[in-house]
Parts: sequence; structure tokens; C-alpha cells
Amino acid sequence: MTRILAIDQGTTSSRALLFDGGLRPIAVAQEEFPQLFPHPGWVEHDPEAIWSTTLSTARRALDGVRPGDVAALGITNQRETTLVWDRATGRPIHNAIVWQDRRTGPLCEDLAAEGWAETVAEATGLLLDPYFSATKLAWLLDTVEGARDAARAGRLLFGTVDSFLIWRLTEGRCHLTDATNAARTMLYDIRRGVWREDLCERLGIPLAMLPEVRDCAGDFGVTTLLGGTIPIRGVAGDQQAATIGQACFEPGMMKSTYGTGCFALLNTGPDFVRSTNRLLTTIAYRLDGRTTFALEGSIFVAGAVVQWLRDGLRLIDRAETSQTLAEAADPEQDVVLVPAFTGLGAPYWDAEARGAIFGLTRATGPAELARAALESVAFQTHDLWAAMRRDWPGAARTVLRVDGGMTASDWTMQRLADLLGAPVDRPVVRETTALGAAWLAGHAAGVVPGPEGFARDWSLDRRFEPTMDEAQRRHRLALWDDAVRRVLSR
Ligand SMILES: Nc1ncnc2c1ncn2[C@@H]1O[C@H](COP(=O)(O)OP(=O)(O)O)[C@@H](O)[C@H]1O
Ligand SMILES: O=P(O)(O)OC[C@H](O)CO
Repeated sequence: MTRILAIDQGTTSSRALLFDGGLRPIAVAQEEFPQLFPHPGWVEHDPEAIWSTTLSTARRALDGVRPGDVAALGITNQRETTLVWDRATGRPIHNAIVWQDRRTGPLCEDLAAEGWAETVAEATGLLLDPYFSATKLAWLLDTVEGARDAARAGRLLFGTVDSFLIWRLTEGRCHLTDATNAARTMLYDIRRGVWREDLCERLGIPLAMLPEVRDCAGDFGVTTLLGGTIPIRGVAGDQQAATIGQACFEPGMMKSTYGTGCFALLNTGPDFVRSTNRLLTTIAYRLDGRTTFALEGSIFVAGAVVQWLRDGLRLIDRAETSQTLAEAADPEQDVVLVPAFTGLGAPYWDAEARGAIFGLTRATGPAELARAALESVAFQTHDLWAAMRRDWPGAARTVLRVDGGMTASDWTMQRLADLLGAPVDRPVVRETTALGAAWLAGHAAGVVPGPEGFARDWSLDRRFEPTMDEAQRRHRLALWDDAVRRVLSR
């Protein structure tokens, strides 16, 4: 009986899913772990919490399974989050600095003033921003006592979460990462497939502390910590794994994942497309040495706006209720909410923007606020979609595939199709992140169909067709554009 284990180490929880040979999920375990906020704008994780929740969820998902049945393990992970550990002891020198952490803003400004933005964009496809690992790693080396010297002496190793987990799972035998995670460090030349020496030199990062970069499906060592000997055969950052899990293997295919935030990736095939609309260029996946690129747009607040309705405003007691309220909203009221709680992501990248609600009248109530909250997610996706179409004509024929917790809301998915003026497809298996990691591992182990077969097996739960008339669509998009213009800080 073939089984494939997927570890999905996310920002707020670690999950493990066991799949059968037909890539159907058969067991799942999940554990949350603490978010640490030592200063405003700083976000850290305890590496031991990342490790212990990963190990215990993996063991729980494997409960009752003979280790010999597990053909392969795939790892997918929160991206950019940065760890440095001691090569000899495996002990991290500091908490992990999480992707959301903004502490290296000043260093990014210095780099911009020195003219590095063009090199960063051209080589790494990214924007010069604290989001990515490079400046977080430099901060650790600058701040932790003795770290620079220890790094120079070859005693410290850097890794994103995948790399750290591989090191721990293989008990210090493998210091590896995959091309998609490397692509998020801001140190990796995504076209040439090499670490960028000039950026490392500027930031004082010894090349020897960086992991070796492999294809997403390949040999990442073996672990004996899960009850038997299990080969690690697949690795990808979580948004890239979702792109794979959605079988977006053809240029022009696009997926959008709606969790706390939202991340949209558009497959651009072998083309490195340089965005003129502040989207990121990244590696979608690298298989058999061939790189497939993507354009990526990130929205910071998607499902989080529903959490805010529930925990902040206490308008609802469960996320599901947001839809019931939205359906009851007065269609005559043009209430628009811009959820710029922590600034706005792509394509605006305005860290100083803050949220606002427009169009309130005496008649506005919880229903109109709930509708505005859900609709804000659709409006933001429209902005990413429009930017992608401007950047790359191949996006014109795209049908959007969606996944993540918020896609349970039919109302939101319908509004999304309406505002895009294009169909939105929701798959049967919505655990696409873990599915992508499982497919990569199974592919390397030769126990699952190749990309074409896997794409054929992808099955639709529901297609949302646009039904809003064009005048209404234009009216609503104009309201949103006006609202965004009014919250931007510059
Ligand atoms: N029925 C629903 N309607 C609207 N939002 C929902 C619904 N169910 C879940 N959500 C939102 O989806 C998010 C959880 O999705 P998930 O994919 O588990 O996210 P993450 O991996 O970021 O924790 C939460 O922010 C929640 O508010
Ligand atoms: O862990 P998630 O699902 O919040 O995803 C985080 C992203 O990978 C950050 O870039």
C-alpha cells in the first residue's frame, strides 16, 4: 500500500497530511504554535516550536501506518522565514525571523540608496523589501554576539524553514533547499540558478553557510525519526506547492490561495517576466533541471478580514456567518472597506497605508460591513489579476483556480468571478499545498502520475461564472479605485 506523507509547516500552524497512492488525503494532524512579537513590527517563531509541532503532527498522521508503506515525504513551508543554526550542535542562534517581520526596513533603505534595487530585481526577481530572507540573515549576523566570526569560520548554517527541517530530519546530514525557497531569499539568481556573490558580499554573508539548491522533486536525504526509514523526495515553498497542487503546469494558468492573506501565482512558463506593475518574479517550480517561472502578487489581508469581523468587531461568531450577512446587505448602499491593516501589498506596496471604510450612512449595519469585508478580498484579487494581464499578455485567457480556507465562502467566490468578469474554479481537494508537496515527493519516487496525468486527475468542485452586468462591475471597481487612492500614503 503506497502512502505519501506531506509536511506543511505554515506561519501559524504545522500540519501533516498522509495521502494514499491515488493522492487522496487519508489522515491529517495540525498543531498551532505561538507567534512572538518582541517589538512593534517584529515577528518571530521559536525554532524548537516549529520543530516539535512538525515532528508530532507527522508522527500523528502516520499513526497506525507501517513506515515501509511510506514511499516518500514531501515538505512545504512558510517561505522567507530565516533561521541560523550551529553546524555542530544543530542549535539555532536566535529565534526564526518570520516573513512578516519589518525590522530590516532601514537596511533595505540603505541598499536602495546604494543602487542595489536594479540588481535585486534583475537577478532575484524580487523587490528590495524586508519581506525576504537576505536582510533578516544579515541582521542576525550583525546582532547576535560572535555570529559574524562564527559564520566566517564555517560554524553557522543558514536556512529557510524547509532547510532547517531537512537538517533536523536527517540529523545533520543534509544542508539542502529547493529552487523555490532559494528564490525567496533575495540572494539567489533565479535565471542562472546560483547564489549571487555580490549580494552576499555586500551583506557579509559567507557563501559556505548557504544550503545547496536542488530541484523540487529529488533527493533530500532520508529520515529515520518517524518510525522507519523514509526518503525525503519533494520540497517547495507553500505558495509554489499550491500552484503544483492546483496542477497549474501550463503557461497562463493561475492560482490564488485564500488563507490569512492571499497569494496569487501565474505560470509564465520558461519566461522570466519582469513586472512593470510591482509584482514579483519567482520560480514556480524546477523539475529535471528546467525552471518554470511565475509572476506573484501577495495580499496581506484576506481571511484576516473575516477574523477581524469576528474577533475585532464581534459582528459574527463564526467565519461562515459572514456570508449570510453579506447576502442580506442592501444592494443600494455602496459601502467599501479597504483592509490596509498593515499597509497594502501588491501592486501598491505601501507599508504606511491604513484601512478605511467609505460610504457609511445612517442605514449602514453589520450586513453592509460584512459584504464590504468579503468584497475587499475580491477587489484586491482583481488588482493583482489586472496587473498580471498588463505585465504578460499570456494571462488573458486565464481561468483562476482558488484554494484555502476562505474559498469555503460561495458568496466571496461568486463576487470574485463577477469582479474579474471571468470564471473562478474551486477544486474538490482544497488541501492543495500539501497535495503539491505530496505530488513532488511521489513524482521523485516514481509512484504517482507525471504532470500530465496529475493535471488530468485534478477535479472541479464548482465553477463560478460571472453574472454581474458590465455597468455594475465598472461602477464597483471605480468605487474601489477611489477608496484605495484615498488610503495610499503617497
Ligand atoms: N466560510 C468562510 N467564509 C469566509 N472566510 C472563511 C471561511 N472559512 C474560513 N475562512 C477564513 O479562512 C482563513 C483560514 O484559512 P486557512 O487556509 O486555514 O488559512 P491559514 O493557512 O493562513 O491559517 C481564516 O482567516 C478564516 O477567517
Ligand atoms: O504560511 P502561510 O500559508 O501564511 O504562507 C506564508 C507565505 O509563504 C509567505 O510568503
